[in-house]
Amino acid sequence: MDAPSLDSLRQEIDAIDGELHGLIQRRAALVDRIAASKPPGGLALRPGREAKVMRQRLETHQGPFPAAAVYRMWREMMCAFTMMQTPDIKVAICRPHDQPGYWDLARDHFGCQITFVANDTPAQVLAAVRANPSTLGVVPVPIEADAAPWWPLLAGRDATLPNVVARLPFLVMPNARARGISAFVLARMEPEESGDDRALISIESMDGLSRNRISGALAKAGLPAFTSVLDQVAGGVHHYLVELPGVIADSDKRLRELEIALELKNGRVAAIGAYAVPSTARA
Ligand SMILES: C=C(O[C@@H]1C=C(C(=O)O)C=C[C@H]1O)C(=O)O
Repeated sequence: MDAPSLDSLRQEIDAIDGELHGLIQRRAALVDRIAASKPPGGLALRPGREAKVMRQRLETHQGPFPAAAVYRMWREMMCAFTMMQTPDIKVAICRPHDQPGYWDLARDHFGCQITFVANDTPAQVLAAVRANPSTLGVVPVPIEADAAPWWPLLAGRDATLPNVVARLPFLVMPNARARGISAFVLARMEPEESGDDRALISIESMDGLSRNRISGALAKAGLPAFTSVLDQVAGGVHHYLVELPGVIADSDKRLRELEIALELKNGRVAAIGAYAVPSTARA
């Protein structure tokens, strides 16, 4: 049998493109209906749902087409669908001049359409998010060597304070500038479950707390064992960023029990968000 001609193969591609395009338009019509069920004027972003959609695609992906491309295509679509619902959405990025990778990390996640605004410090990003409920923030994941920890600010009670709602990269991409760095996404919304999450708890204490003391107090409060603890001291106050499996709301009674179990004098415990555990798929 003769091999199919170049023309007929391209006709097949044209037919597939027509189907794909039609499916995207059907997806858009459903997004319109979903938008109608959300509070009007609010941020339409649902990071937990997005993580579930992405995991499903990455887990079922097969064949030579790169998983990184599947990821970028779905991220581009989901961001366009979020923008259809929240047209004034923006992203404030902490992108110091010597660290251009955070910009790439954010583009891989938020696609090419959303307006990005570069900032030099996490404090500036936080201010931009607090000033506008449709502005998301992208800040470096804290490390112990940071000179000035910014995340304890999230533990305040002001209604404009955002939560951590996602961690980037969700899929480690092959691009060079973003290699080896991670960021938190900040948004003025409650974090939501994706089925595999890490909750972030901030503990402020006048005295140093050992890992043993923290783990004993977590058990006493009925909370799961921590997966990591970051310890930073600022102005003589100890700040611990504790990660636990799951999503924990600031109103969760176990946090008050944790405060009691830690016997904090003038200290406090607060939930500052949660993120979907990144995929381990190969890009
Ligand atoms: C469509 C929705 O809105 C947004 C877009 C999503 C998508 O395109 O799949 C998923 C979550 C939201 O960020 C939704 O909430 O389901």
